[in-house]
Amino acid sequence: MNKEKLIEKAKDIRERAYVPYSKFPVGAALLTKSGEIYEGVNIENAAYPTTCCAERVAIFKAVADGHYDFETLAVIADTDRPVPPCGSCRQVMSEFFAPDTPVHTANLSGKTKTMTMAELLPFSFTPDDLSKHE
Ligand SMILES: O=c1ccn([C@H]2C[C@H](O)[C@@H](CO)O2)c(=O)[nH]1
Ligand SMILES: [Zn+2]
Repeated sequence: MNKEKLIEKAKDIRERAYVPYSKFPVGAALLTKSGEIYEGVNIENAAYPTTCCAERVAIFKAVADGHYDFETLAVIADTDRPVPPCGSCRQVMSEFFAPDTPVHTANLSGKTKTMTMAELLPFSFTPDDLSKHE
């Protein structure tokens, strides 16, 4: 599964976003180390902060199915620049993604930007930081 195909998956699933409030659909596609693809869309709520982003929906679906190791994630929205994942999603990604895991961001005009997990969230709080309290 190359970068373009994963972005295409994210673009297709984006149609399923539940976005009655923002009208801002986002799609994500996550490739597991074992080759499965998990797709996610943003799911909003009348209680706005309860909304979950497309990236986290994809990751949570995969984790609930027993996948913890990931190759890469692609995310797409109708933005001027490739859509930057929000801070909450970066933190959730950092729980599961190795620092060198590539994250492909894209927009509908075909612009893409690939960043590693470490570039997206440097000096992140990790499970290792809890180890002193075990
Ligand atoms: O990377 C992003 C940025 C935003 N959103 C969602 C959250 C909300 O539903 C809407 C507007 O912020 O877009 C995502 O799903 N992923
Ligand atoms: Zn987010």
